[in-house]
Parts: sequence; C-alpha cells; structure tokens
Amino acid sequence: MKLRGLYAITDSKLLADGRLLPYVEAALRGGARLLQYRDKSSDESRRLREAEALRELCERHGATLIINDDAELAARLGVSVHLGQTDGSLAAARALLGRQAIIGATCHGNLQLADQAVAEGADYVAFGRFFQSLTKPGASEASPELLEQARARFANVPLVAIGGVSLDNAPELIGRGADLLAVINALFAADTPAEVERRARAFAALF
Ligand SMILES: Cc1ncc(COP(=O)(O)OP(=O)(O)O)c(N)n1
Ligand SMILES: Cc1nc(C(=O)O)sc1CCOP(=O)(O)O
Ligand SMILES: [Mg+2]
Repeated sequence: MKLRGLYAITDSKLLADGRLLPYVEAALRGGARLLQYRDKSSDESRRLREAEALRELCERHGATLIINDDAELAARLGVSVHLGQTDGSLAAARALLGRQAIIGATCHGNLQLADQAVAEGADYVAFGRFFQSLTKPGASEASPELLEQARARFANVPLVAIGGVSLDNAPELIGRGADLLAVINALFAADTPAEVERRARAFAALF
C-alpha cells in the first residue's frame, strides 16, 4: 500500500462529548488514508472500545488504523502502531504485530534517529514539529529544510510531517518531500462534521 496523503490523528479533548466517531468518519469521508488513535489516558476499557469502533470505521472507508504508543492494543485488534522514542522497541512491535502491520516511528528533527528507525524496520519515519502546535506546544522542533535532507536520504521510506500542520503550510511541506501530513488541530478543531470533511478534502486534494 502506498503511504501518501492525509494522516488524521484523534485528540481526546477535541473529540470528547460524542464527537469521536462522527468527526473521524467525516475525516475518512473526506479522504484521510491513515487514522491514528491517540489517547493518553489509562482507561483501558474505554480505549479498547473506542479503538474497536475506529477499526470498524477504517475498514468501512478503506483506511488504515494506527494505535499510538500501545503495541499490545494494536496486536489485540490486529492493526498498526506508532511508537515514539520512549514507547518501546520497533523490533519487539514487529515481532508482536507481524509483517503486514505498519509501524511508524517518531524521529523529531534528527536524521540519525530516522536511520536507526529504518534499520529497525520502521515503515515510515515522522519528523516534527514543524510549526507551533496547539496540541503539543512543547514538542521539539524540526526545520522544513530537514524534510529535503530526509527525502534525499530515504528514497523509498515514506516521510510524515507533524506539528502545527495547516492548510496554509501544507503545500510547503509536501513540496519539500512529505508523503503524509499528520494533523490534529487544523482538522478536528471544527464546529461540525461537515467542516471536518471539507478540511479533509482540502488536505487530500493537495496530494
Ligand atoms: C505520526 C506521528 N508522529 C509523531 C508522533 C509523536 O509521537 P511521540 O513522540 O511518542 O509523542 P506522543 O504522540 O505519544 O505524545 C505521533 N504520535 N504520530
Ligand atoms: C502528537 C504530536 N507529536 C508531535 C511531534 O513533533 O512529534 S507534534 C504533535 C501534535 C500534532 O498536533 P497538531 O496538528 O494539532 O499540531
Ligand atoms: Mg508516544
């Protein structure tokens, strides 16, 4: 499967009060190819329930579900995982999830971390944050030039750009080599599902 396009990421505050499923479905209708379930809580039964519901939505829309941080939950559901630098080993996740799973890795603004992740079998490498992020203002920074360096270094590894990605700055990131744009606030901080779908279509049309 070609990893390219809009990569929507959920947010438990923006998608509280019954918004999770309608807003995610709107993003998928609008063309999001990947969906990451990112929930930092420790409420395991809610996480399982929500992730199962998202898996059903993703199956229906031909999108890929990726669980943030938690390779065991991904294994339980038979889906994919995104791991940060302190979220466990990529090799252990591969052993748990098998060859067909997509395993993504956070590389901040550091090409050496990306070298390591690729050597350990990551299916994509994620760089960020490129711009001010309302969701994660303290995330370490990456420069847009880094994407060009990563593009030159990794001809066949999909590159994800994350952190403050908006419809205004997305064209620059794609122009510098991003294959996937990972977006939370600029997609889901919306008043209605219809607005989420409109934004998702606008992101998807950039590819
Ligand atoms: C696509 C993508 N890229 C980066 C991250 C950040 O992962 P991490 O550094 O582990 O931080 P948390 O998201 O877990 O707070 C991501 N989740 N997705
Ligand atoms: C979860 C996350 N990780 C980042 C990183 O740089 O690794 S930035 C980020 C938040 C992305 O949300 P928004 O699109 O609202 O900025
Ligand atoms: Mg993490």
